[in-house]
Amino acid sequence: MASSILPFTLPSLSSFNPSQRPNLFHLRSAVSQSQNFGLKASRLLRQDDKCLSVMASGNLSYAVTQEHVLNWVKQDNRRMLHVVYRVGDLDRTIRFYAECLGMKVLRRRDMPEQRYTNVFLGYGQEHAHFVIELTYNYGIDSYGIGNGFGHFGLAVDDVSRTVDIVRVKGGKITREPGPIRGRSSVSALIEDPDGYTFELLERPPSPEPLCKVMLRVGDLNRSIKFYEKACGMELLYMRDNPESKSTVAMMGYGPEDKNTVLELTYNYGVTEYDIGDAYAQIAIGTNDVYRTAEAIKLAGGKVTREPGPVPGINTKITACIDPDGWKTVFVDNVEFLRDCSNL
Ligand SMILES: C[C@@H](O)C(=O)SC[C@H](NC(=O)CC[C@H](N)C(=O)O)C(=O)NCC(=O)O
Ligand SMILES: [Zn+2]
Repeated sequence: MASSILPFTLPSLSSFNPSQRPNLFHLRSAVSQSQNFGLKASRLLRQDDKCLSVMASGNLSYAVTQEHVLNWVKQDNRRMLHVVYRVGDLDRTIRFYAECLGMKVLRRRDMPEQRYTNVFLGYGQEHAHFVIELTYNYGIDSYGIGNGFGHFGLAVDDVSRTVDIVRVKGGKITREPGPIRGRSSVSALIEDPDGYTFELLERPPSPEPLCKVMLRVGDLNRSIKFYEKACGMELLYMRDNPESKSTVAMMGYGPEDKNTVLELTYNYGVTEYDIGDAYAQIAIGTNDVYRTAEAIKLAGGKVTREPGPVPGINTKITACIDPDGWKTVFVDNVEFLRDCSNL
């Protein structure tokens, strides 16, 4: 049976009549008020029928807080900035990406005190394009990729030609070029020197050749809710693939023909994965890391790094993990632009 696009069936974020809302108050005072009541706001928000249950308990202010936070997240200036992962030999990876995949080095950041180096690579400048941020930790030459990480999607104009180059350069081809299930377009899978998979997708020239990050998750609806509510992403579409016994949800901050997207894959019956220690995170721009962290907590998400400057860089970030343990970092938009223009 061919794959099919599923309708959106998730519950709406708010289920009470907006005309009943009292005046909105500032998010931070709302959060501290929720703490004064001796209740964890995040606990309340984990329920699908949260607003109604909050109203039933007579605590309308919680519902207003949640509404206010979710509205702010939706209006925030968000974009997927880069994907971060660890490699054992920077020069080896840079050479492979440049020679086989045509990427350019955009920026390098040496952090001797913190004992790591970052190299940014991609197809366009960082202020406007999604790029790769490689991390090399001094003295560590290999990592475990696990079985939860899927692949990075890369749009190329000729998959077979790219595969030939990868082969000539000694790269590994894990799926030869061929049509994608039920469609006419061609794809292939290759592995980089550290074992990260790239899915090559034959597409006309695209504004974002680095077009997706695919991660496996144990409960698709739970993950969709997390990325919608805690991260403010949109569910672009879902597709069920009965032949491969899997369903994917495409999520992001805009349509996939113009924006890099997060592809979440659920394999029927598989509820847990080893997420390894090689893949690190996706970084997302925000206008306010403090509000972002508050919003994540109010949505029931787990903040793993409280908002504040990164040691040695001074750019403000905050970080959270999703229900499967995948990390997302939010980066202050203004400071990010300063970093990537001060090469
Ligand atoms: C500003 C933001 O976009 C960054 O990239 S900060 C860089 C920082 N990277 C590291 O700390 C790499 C070394 C570390 N030992 C590792 O292997 O990950 C980073 O991404 N920080 C995010 C965080 O949550 O600390
Ligand atoms: Zn980063």
